[in-house]
Amino acid sequence: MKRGFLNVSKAKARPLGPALGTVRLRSWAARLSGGLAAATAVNPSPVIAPGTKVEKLPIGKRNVEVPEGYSQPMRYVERDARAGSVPNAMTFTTLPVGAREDEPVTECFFYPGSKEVVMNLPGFPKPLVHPATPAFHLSSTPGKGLGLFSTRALKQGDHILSERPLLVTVRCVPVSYPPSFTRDQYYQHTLNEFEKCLEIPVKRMRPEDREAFMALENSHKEDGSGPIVGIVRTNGLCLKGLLPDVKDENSEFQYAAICKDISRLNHSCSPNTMPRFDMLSFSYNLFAVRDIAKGEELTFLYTNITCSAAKRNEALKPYDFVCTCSACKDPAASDAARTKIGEFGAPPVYMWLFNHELPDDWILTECRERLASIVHEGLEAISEYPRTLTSAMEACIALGDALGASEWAAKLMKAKWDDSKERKALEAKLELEALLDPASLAYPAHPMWRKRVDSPYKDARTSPLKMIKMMQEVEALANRDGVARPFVMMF
Ligand SMILES: C[S@@+](CC[C@H](N)C(=O)[O-])C[C@H]1O[C@@H](n2cnc3c(N)ncnc32)[C@H](O)[C@@H]1O
Repeated sequence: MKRGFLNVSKAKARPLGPALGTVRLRSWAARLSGGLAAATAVNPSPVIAPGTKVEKLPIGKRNVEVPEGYSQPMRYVERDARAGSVPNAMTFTTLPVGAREDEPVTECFFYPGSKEVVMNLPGFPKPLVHPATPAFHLSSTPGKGLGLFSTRALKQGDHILSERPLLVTVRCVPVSYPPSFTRDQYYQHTLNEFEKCLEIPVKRMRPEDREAFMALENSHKEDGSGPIVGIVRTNGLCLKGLLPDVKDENSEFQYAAICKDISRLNHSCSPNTMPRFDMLSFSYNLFAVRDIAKGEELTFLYTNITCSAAKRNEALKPYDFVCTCSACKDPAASDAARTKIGEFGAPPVYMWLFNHELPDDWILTECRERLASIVHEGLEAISEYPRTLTSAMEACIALGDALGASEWAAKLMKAKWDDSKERKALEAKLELEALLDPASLAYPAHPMWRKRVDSPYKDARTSPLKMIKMMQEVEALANRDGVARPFVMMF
C-alpha cells in the first residue's frame, strides 16, 4: 500500500496511510552526487534535507533502457548484530537483535542512526501482545483479491491484531548517474538500484517470512519496478519516528513497513480499522475505529480521505484499481463534507479559551457538529477525530465541567489508534485514565482547569497589557508538556 502523502501539508500528512511510490530527491537539476548507500557505501547522503523536491516514482506501462556501467558495486558486510550504524553507511539489520527462533522479527534497511533510535529505547524489545481471541481471517473478496475479515463482532477501539513488519525500508536510495541520463533513465536507474539493495534484506528473511513477503500483491509489474520494489510500493505503510534528530515532520515519513497481515487490508475511503506503530515492541497494533459486524471486511486508508473522490482516485492510481466505496460512487454530498472536515481540522479550543465574544458553549457545539459529520462520512480513522474529542474534553475542563469532560475522555480512550503527540503526552502521565473519573484530583490539577470560567481576561480588549499576558498564557497552555498543539488566536 502506498501512502502518497510525503508531499502534502502537515495536516493532511497526519493520517497514517499506506505509502510508498514517492521518492525524495535533491532537485533534478542538481543531479545527485552521493553514492548508492549499501552497508559499506561512501557518502550515501542519507537523510534528505527538509524542503528538497519530492518526486513520484513512475507508474503505468513503461520500458526504459538504461545504459550499462552506472550501477553501484554493492559491498555488503555482516557485522555483529549488536553493533550500531556505521557513519555514512546504510544498515541492514534484523530487529529485535538476538530474537528467539519462534519470535517474529523484522528485516530492516536503515539510514545511519535509525538502528540506535530503536535499540536505545529503554525497555526495547517489549513482547508482542495479541488479542485474547482471534479477530480476523484472510479470505478472497470479489474484485479486490485477498482481504481481511472480522471473525467476531468488534467494538470501537477493539484490538484486532499485532504484528512485526516483515520488512522496514527507506523509501528511496540516492543514486549517482551521469548528466547524459534522461529523466526516465534516471527513474529506471533508481528503481534498479533500489531493487538491488532490497534483495539483501529479503535474502536475510527466514524462509517462511520470505515466502509470505513474495506472495504479497504487486500492482507495479509493468512500470519498471523490480519484483521486490513492486511489492514494497504496493504494500508499504508509512512509518515515522525512526530518524534521529528530525526537524521536519514530513521527513519523518521516510520509511515504509511491509506486513504479512496488515498489508492485506484493502482500501476504503471510510475505513473501519487503523494501525498504530509501537516502537517498543517494534510492531503494529490494528484497532477497530468504529463498531464492526462479524464477517465484515476490514479496511484501511491508502491515501488522504478528506479530499474529493476525483483526487482520491487519482492518488489511488498506483494501486491499479478504482474505488467503488459509497463515497466514491456518490461524491456530490460527500466531497463537500470531506473537504470541509479536512480544511477546518479540529475546533480551535485555544482560540476560544479567552475569547469572551464567543459564547461558552461555542466550542462544544462546533465539536459536536464536526464529530457528527466525521462519523457520517466514516472518517473516524483520521487525526481530526481524536483531536476533536480532545478539544471537547479540554473545553469541558476549561469550563469546570468534570462530568462532561469525563464523558469525552471515555470516547477518547477508545480511539486507541491515535498516535498524536498530544495522545502520547496523556499516556505518558496516565492522565487519560485519571480523567475518566469526574471526582479525580487530576481535574483540579489540570493546567486547563476552569481557565475559561475563572478567566481574568474578560476585559482584555481594553488593556494591551492584559492582552499580551493572555496571549502568553494561551501559548504556554498550547505548548505544555513539550507538545506543540495547534493554536490560532483571532481577536
Ligand atoms: C496492499 S494490497 C491489499 C491486499 C490485496 N487485495 C491482496 O490480495 O493481497 C493492495 C491491492 O489490493 C487491491 N485493492 C485494495 N483495495 C481495493 C479496493 N478498494 N478495490 C479494489 N481493489 C483493491 C488492489 O489490487 C491493490 O493494488
